Amino acid sequence: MELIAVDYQAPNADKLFVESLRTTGFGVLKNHPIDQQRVRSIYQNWQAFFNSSDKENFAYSKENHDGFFSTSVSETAKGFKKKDIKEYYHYYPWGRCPESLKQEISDYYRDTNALASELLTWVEKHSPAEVSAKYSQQLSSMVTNSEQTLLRILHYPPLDGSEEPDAIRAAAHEDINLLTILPAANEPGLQVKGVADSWIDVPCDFGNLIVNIGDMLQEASGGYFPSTTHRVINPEGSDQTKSRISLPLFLHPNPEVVLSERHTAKSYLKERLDELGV
Ligand SMILES: O=C(O)CCC(=O)C(=O)O
Ligand SMILES: [Fe+2]
Repeated sequence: MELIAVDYQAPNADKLFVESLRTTGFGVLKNHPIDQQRVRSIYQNWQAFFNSSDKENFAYSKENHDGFFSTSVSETAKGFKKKDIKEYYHYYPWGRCPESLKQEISDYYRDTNALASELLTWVEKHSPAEVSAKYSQQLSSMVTNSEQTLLRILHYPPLDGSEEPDAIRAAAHEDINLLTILPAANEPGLQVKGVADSWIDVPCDFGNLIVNIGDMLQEASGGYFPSTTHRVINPEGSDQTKSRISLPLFLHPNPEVVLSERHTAKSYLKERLDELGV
């Protein structure tokens, strides 16, 4: 398995990109419209937020799942016992956000959602007829004005040796949502599972945009688009002293959207969150 960055401006970008999603669950875009200066600035500004005690004023709300999740409450991946070594902030346009960070992150949220809708039209265009027939409505319309789409600002702190043995930054997991849009992080570590238990580094050149299939699109496409397992490994040597920031946008349909005969988006999300214990 190989992941190649597709040039968003190329005439056949849609076809190449969807082929990559189909065969690997991942697609990498370069030359795309997401403002990289803004991404860089978000990484810097949120690093400062995670370094400050202000984050404690935004402790996550159990009811709405917005706000700051400290390392002590962060996720344990399905099937694992150790918590991931990470803290994060859940941003929703309707949720809480530190005032000084709001404009930039909401602009980013808006632009990335617009691109994500376009990518869903690419997926739809290149779905075979028998797969399209399973979609209960146009894929891009599933997320129109969705209040569920979540932007997670993730901070993986430097390692200081006090971590639990076997704990890693993000244990192997699949994403729950339709598509995930992830700008290359400021440090490497993201890997995708290939055949025969091999792990492949996701090309992490700054400026690349990584897109992956989540379980909801796998469900809606009857398994045609695979939700591929991925993880974030710990840095080694002198890189252990470095933080890592990443910024996945998890594209979630409106709750009443029918994904399959078994599930609406709402029932599916509930089942998965219960499993995660969050
Ligand atoms: O930090 C990353 O690069 C990926 C994070 C991730 O896979 C997730 O939060 O679901
Ligand atoms: Fe993920």
